[in-house]
Amino acid sequence: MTAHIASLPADRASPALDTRIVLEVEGLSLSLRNADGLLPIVTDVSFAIRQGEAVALVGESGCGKSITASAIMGIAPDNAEIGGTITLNGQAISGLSPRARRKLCGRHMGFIFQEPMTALHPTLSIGRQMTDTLRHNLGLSHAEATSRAAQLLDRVGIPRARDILKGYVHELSGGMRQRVMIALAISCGPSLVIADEPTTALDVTIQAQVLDLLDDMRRELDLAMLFITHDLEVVGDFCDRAVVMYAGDVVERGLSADIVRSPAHPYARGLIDAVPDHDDGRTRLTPILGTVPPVGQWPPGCRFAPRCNRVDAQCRTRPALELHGSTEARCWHPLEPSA
Ligand SMILES: Nc1ncnc2c1ncn2[C@@H]1O[C@H](COP(=O)(O)OP(=O)(O)OP(=O)(O)O)[C@@H](O)[C@H]1O
Repeated sequence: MTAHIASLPADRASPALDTRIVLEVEGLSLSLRNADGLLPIVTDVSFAIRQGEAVALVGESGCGKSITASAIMGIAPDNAEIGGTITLNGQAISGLSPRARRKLCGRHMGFIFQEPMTALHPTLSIGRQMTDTLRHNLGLSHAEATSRAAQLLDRVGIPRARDILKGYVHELSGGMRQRVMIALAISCGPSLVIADEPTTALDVTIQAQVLDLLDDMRRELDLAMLFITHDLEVVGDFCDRAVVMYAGDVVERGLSADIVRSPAHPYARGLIDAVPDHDDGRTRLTPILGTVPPVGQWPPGCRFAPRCNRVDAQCRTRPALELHGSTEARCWHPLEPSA
């Protein structure tokens, strides 16, 4: 997990394409209704995640990663209007009633959020939160749920599991809290885990441990994992495939190894150049100039055009997501594949 993006592990380059699709997102759009009408937040997002595969949703802050995840999880804001289809294990979940959706997602999806202090209940013991989840979703008895909760804490590397079950989230360190979140996320045997910036709030050394644990869980339990991040280094080290988002749009999609080594979209190139490269002695990063346009102020055509050094008149028209080299990119002037 500590490998730099320039030295990707070989097995990251070849995710099994014969395994079944767990999550399929097809033409997802999300707009928020306000007093002035509908405000588009994400448009035409499509990707799939297979069993045992980690897919990164990557982009700068405000690109629409979290709200895309919230639409998948069924927790989008009340004023959201959502289009497209979301399919989990072959069942279209986007059309289900909120109750049916909650039941299905509680059993088959696990969630890990950036800040466990807000995701976990402050005044319920850790044991109570875990056993409630297990009893509600799996119908276990109190004794069975307690025993399973202790096994899960043990499995995610929490010592003295039985004592910790009696404690509260504020008594734990940041890394331990995130381990509890991981134990909860895998507790009901989900097929999909969604991790939204799970290490952003942690110290660097603890980040690596938590990423290693997530990677172990994914392999051991054959989980499909959606990993939301703004960090291309994490994408290269941890994920089989990547979906790069910019201003609510998918701008590049493909194998992480291919995108990190030879991106086709200038935005993906910019994200990579913004990572300091210690291997070749380039410790200074090159930031992408400008900022992501706020929702409601996207330019017509290519949304990255105002920040792009390859821009010309053609970029006033919206490009399609098309195959360029080994990845798909939404760009009129994609970068040449590097040797
Ligand atoms: N409830 C909401 N009401 C209005 N705008 C919203 C709401 N939720 C998200 N947005 C806007 O939608 C856009 C996408 O937000 P989102 O949180 O999905 O971005 P992100 O890529 O996950 O960023 P970050 O990494 O900072 O979480 C942002 O411009 C955000 O301000």
